[in-house]
Amino acid sequence: MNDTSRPAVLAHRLGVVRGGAPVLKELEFSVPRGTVTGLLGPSGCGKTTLMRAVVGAQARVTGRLEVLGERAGSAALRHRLGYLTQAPSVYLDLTTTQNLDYWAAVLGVGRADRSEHVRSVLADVDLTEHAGALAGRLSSGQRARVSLAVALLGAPELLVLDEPTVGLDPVLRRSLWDLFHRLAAERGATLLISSHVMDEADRCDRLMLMREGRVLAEGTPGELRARTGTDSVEHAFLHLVEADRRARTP
Ligand SMILES: Nc1ncnc2c1ncn2[C@@H]1O[C@H](COP(=O)(O)OP(=O)(O)OP(=O)(O)O)[C@@H](O)[C@H]1O
Repeated sequence: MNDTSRPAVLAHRLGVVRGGAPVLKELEFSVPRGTVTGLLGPSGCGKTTLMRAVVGAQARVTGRLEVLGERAGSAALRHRLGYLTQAPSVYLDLTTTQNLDYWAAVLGVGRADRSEHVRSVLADVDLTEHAGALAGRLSSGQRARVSLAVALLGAPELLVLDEPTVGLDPVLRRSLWDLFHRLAAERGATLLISSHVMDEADRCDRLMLMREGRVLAEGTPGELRARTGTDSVEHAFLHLVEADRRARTP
């Protein structure tokens, strides 16, 4: 089913238990199609776990989780999702191009189109100059971008990116955020992007603010500022944390 009137991701009472402890607790949220949605919250609040659930890589998920109109984890989603994990997954003894060629073949990109497609995603992540370099000789930021390029292969409808800009310099970070918005505007892709850096919040169309396994609030950066009467998303977050603490204190 590819009903584009449905949100890209829809969660109802989503829960996950890891190591015997609840890590996601009764989450309710939706990610509208064609948006760049930021998943923000402190380290350990459950961002990676939520993303793993969305891409179908997380065990012990309860509740309802719909992705592109399908049940999360269903085989029909395999070619419609791109996932960037925090640890770069590249073969160090292959060149940048060989890594991408390999993954493009796995994804079923036809041989005739493959080299053009690989060239295009390498340009997207600004790695054209390093196309022939062994991945083992790239810097960690360059290697992370090879992984990002892998996630872009096949022009997926939903890109789930776990901290894609961590450790990158400001110029590169800006060019990647520009790329994310281009993918949404020109291809209608939906991007769910995690970060624990609040200064990236204003680059997102929408935000989900998380803390301790729960979604504290969702909305545009402007809505969250207005709702809390604050002048930055960081202050909005602190305000929401305090309001949540008060509401939970008997
Ligand atoms: N393999 C695991 N087994 C048990 N518990 C885990 C495991 N991985 C993570 N957790 C726990 O799940 C919780 C959420 O972790 P998660 O990695 O989703 O957080 P995060 O918000 O992505 O953090 P960060 O920003 O540091 O990547 C943490 O309390 C963590 O200790």
